[in-house]
Amino acid sequence: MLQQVNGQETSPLSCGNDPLSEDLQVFLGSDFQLAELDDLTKVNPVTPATVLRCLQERYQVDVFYTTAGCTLVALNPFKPVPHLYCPELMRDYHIAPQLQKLKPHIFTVGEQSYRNVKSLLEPVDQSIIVSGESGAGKTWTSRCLMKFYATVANSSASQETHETVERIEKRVLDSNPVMEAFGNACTLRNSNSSRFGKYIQLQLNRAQQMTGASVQTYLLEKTRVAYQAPLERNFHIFYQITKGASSSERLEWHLPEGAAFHWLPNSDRTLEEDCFEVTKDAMLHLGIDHSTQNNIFKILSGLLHLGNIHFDDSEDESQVCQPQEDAKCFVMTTASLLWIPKEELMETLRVRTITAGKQQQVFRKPCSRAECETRRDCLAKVTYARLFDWLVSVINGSICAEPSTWTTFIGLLDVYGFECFPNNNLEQLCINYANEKLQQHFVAHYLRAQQEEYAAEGLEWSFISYQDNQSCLDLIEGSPVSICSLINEECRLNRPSNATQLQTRIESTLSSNASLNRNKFSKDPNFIIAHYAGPVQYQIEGMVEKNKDPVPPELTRLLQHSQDSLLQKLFPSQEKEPNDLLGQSRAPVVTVVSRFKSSLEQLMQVLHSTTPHYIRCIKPNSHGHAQRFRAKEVLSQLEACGIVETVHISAAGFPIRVSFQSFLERYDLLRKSYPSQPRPSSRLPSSSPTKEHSASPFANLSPKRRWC
Ligand SMILES: Nc1ncnc2c1ncn2[C@@H]1O[C@H](COP(=O)(O)OP(=O)(O)OP(=O)(O)O)[C@@H](O)[C@H]1O
Repeated sequence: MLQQVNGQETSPLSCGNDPLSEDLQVFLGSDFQLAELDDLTKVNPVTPATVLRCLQERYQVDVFYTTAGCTLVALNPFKPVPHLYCPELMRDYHIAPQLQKLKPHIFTVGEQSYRNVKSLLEPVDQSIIVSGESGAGKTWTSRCLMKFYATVANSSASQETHETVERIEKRVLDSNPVMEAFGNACTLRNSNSSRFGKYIQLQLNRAQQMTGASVQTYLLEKTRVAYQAPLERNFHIFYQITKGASSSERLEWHLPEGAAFHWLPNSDRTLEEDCFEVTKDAMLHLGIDHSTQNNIFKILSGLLHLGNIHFDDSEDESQVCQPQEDAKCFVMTTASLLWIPKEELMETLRVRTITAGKQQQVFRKPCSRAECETRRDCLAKVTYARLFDWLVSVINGSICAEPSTWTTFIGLLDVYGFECFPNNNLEQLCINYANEKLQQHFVAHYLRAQQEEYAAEGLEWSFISYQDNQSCLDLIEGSPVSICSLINEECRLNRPSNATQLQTRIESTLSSNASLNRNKFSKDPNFIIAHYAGPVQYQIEGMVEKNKDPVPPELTRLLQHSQDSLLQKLFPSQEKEPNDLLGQSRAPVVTVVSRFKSSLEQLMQVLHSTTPHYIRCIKPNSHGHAQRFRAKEVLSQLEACGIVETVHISAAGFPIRVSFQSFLERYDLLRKSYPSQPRPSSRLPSSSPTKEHSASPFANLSPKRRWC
């Protein structure tokens, strides 16, 4: 049970009635000022309890960043701390002769990556992988790092270049409010939650100035357009247009003040994200002119009206469903805003066409009320998803530099953290799959590679075990059979999906994998995956359908018939119909999972070609309150990202790894004063680990003497 001490909730590991664990007692008995321990590798002994206690003490005195070996732990302050992110501080980090001497900060990671690019050591391109739960501070961190680069990557430029670089940076920074307006929403866990993943590459020229950027997005949660969980909201942009439109815009977009929209819940709640002017200005800077903006907002308003179209049940199966009495005007407005014929809109929503037989005869079948509403939702989802993708491509067109003008990049990865809800389905499977891949990258890059390097160099080292997630990944994506392949196969077979049958197939085919389990007490078909961050139970019902993500061809055709110039771009008339999902083509079935898997593989390839840096964002409490540290919640996040193992390996190993090149440059003067000292063997690789203070023959010299 958590206890409250001076407003702080203390750890269950250290609270009143329980005796303190022995390691914690030893730790607390030492002379350390816990809050001053900038690096968790100095915690002794390294246990979950001691690491947790150290972070807690630091949080209490408003210290939010702590180094953990190769990782930076970032605790969310949940309050403004302007002095921590001011340009002066950015400059201090940028010009610091010895970066590691400054307090841990995201700017340390930012600057180190920047210096790595400058030093041209392979791999020159850098990636900063920002991870953590929803609301932990990933987007905030990425935004701050972009500002950091915008400030420092321009500081040494001449006046003329300065202006050009500034213009580019402004556009790169302006991509944030636009992407957040269209891709973020208020959820139970975060009022500005990114509902998509993104990898942004900041492109640098030979002089390390930012010349442009590019954005890659992953898995937008498009279902949110037509369904918002209780107490959650739709994407911010919908609230921005309904709250911020001028009176003439209201007339044009049919958005009278106070109008009620079914897909706009909780609009009485005003957030700082409801800033229409900021979004419009940013769009303008990105080259989206007023007329195109007007087009976009008209379509969005059309979707809001579409959401108000509800149907009555039909009298019998041969009759089409009629729109409810008060929905008739919404049919008119939707048709006019999307610039499509009203009759065609109604026909498409209410009638399914079936092509069958050798003659490819077309049959018309009236849809049930539920089917009509599914088609309505599908129309909204497909339109919004294409609009979002189009926006991303316009942003890229505006911020991307000519390939000849940049040579290196620093990538910022901000992806949704590990998710485990009472009900988990395909979305969570994809998100947790991405997190497993990133964890594997971390394990391979750091936990395994570092220990293997020690062994290869013959250093005295006893292997520290860590949790390898390969078997879990085999279960999800392995070959020849895996959960993904089995779900995809169900889509390919194009038969009515049966969740119980799929459960049996998963169990019988993959039972040898220790990461697979099932909740035998649940009456719903399910499977459990033992993820590195904990077990997650997935419901199978609905998974295959979600994976197919079918868009009835009539819906696409309807949008292709629109007279609206933007909708014509989003749904070009020459586009092929996705009939492979209908089993009429031999082409491989493109499912949500297969698309996600291939974009993830591309991402991993890029990450593998860069030098990675890790920032683990931690949420001190789930309510977003400042100055509240809930030990149990923090502990589970630390466990989920393997922080203690990382610290363990770093503490036992060589926390500072200096290349021989920079070691020689740094200590060359002293070598001359101590000619008898042995020289490092040139056979050793250039990035061999060096335990700086113990390995250096000059370890005990003060910094001043070291350099004089
Ligand atoms: N360094 C910080 N200083 C002050 N407040 C912060 C900081 N980091 C995060 N916050 C606060 O926490 C909130 C949540 O942060 P953020 O949106 O970055 O989380 P996230 O990890 O990106 O979540 P999601 O996965 O849901 O998108 C922010 O809106 C902000 O109020």
